[in-house]
Amino acid sequence: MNSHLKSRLYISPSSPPFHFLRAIVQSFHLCHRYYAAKPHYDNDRRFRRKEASEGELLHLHKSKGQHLLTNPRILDTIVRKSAIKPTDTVLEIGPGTGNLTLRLLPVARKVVAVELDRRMVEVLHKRVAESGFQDSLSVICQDALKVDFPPFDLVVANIPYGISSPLIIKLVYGENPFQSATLLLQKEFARRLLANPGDSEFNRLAVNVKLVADVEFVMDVSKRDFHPCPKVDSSVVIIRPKPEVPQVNLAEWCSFTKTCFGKKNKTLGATFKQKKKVLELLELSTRTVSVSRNDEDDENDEESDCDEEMESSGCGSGRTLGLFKEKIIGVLRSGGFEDKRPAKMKNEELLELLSLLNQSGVFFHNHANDESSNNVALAAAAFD
Ligand SMILES: C[S@@+](CC[C@H](N)C(=O)[O-])C[C@H]1O[C@@H](n2cnc3c(N)ncnc32)[C@H](O)[C@@H]1O
Repeated sequence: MNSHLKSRLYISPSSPPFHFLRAIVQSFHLCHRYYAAKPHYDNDRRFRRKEASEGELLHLHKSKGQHLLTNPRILDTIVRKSAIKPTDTVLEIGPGTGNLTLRLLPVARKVVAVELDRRMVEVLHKRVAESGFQDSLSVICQDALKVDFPPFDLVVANIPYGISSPLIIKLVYGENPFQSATLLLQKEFARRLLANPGDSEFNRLAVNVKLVADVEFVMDVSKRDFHPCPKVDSSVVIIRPKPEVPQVNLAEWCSFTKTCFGKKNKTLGATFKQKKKVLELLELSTRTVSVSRNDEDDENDEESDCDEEMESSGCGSGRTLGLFKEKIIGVLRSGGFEDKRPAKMKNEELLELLSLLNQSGVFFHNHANDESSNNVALAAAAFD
């Protein structure tokens, strides 16, 4: 090789091209180490395609909320924020093709997945078997709103948005004690759940959930992180049941908040002066008082006593109705509630008002069927 050519090929360690080459080699090593430690980040786009492709074989039903979460970073963050311990049983509602399930299985003792769609369950079983975690998964192929959940420690789920309200009520008012529920929800729905008294989004759902649980915002998730892309953005929240819940009959509470938030910007005075509402409460209250009195009487006479009570109270007669309305307004005035708007009231104030009304014999729920129903059924009925 002639000296001229040699000098063109040889790159001195101090020359700029040498630094350039060394930088390339170093970044290659760094990238290699990073990707080796996090194999599923090997290529976001390629990975998203893989996660989505599991669903591409199936026709995905929008009516069943079948939008698969395909962004590995979001999936990993959800699992990390859920703080799952190796001893925990995780309940996953709507596992779909398993994008989240495959990340839950390595960190939990067990995953119980409740999925409505048999086709999804088949894909889920196949993928989990390939990952070798099949012994840690149990699948219930049923409607999550209809099935009794087995015991669990945590909920982690990208749920179908159409069942958000009843599912959350089922969880927080249910019999299963649990530590937390990390849920991916429609963004607007999550904002309402996170709202506080005085916020424009504050509503009955937030009031009822806040009675028994705290809600924490985790992050927003773009609609582009799903396959197929939905019309709305999403948010992740964590719901944690409160260690102590106020002493209140939950069915009575839910029916009371249904009345108060029927028109949430009306004053309580205006709400409780409506003739139709007063009549409804008079009937419910008469029944409830009758039932509690009859509890002390002979069971055989119960029905006739109740009917007599309704008749003797003249339920619906103008005078009785007027007196009952005065009683309600009297309670509102004496407690300073008449001009308040429920959307600006804290739960403590609402609880105080309910207690004052109940003490005066004003009830919001027909307690006659309480013994045959559980909290969830009673609360769900109040949500209809
Ligand atoms: C939003 S997708 C989530 C899929 C998966 N977790 C993911 O993140 O890719 C919701 C899943 O819930 C299922 N599903 C819909 N309604 C359901 C119900 N009532 N009970 C149980 N699963 C339901 C759907 O079939 C679907 O697989």
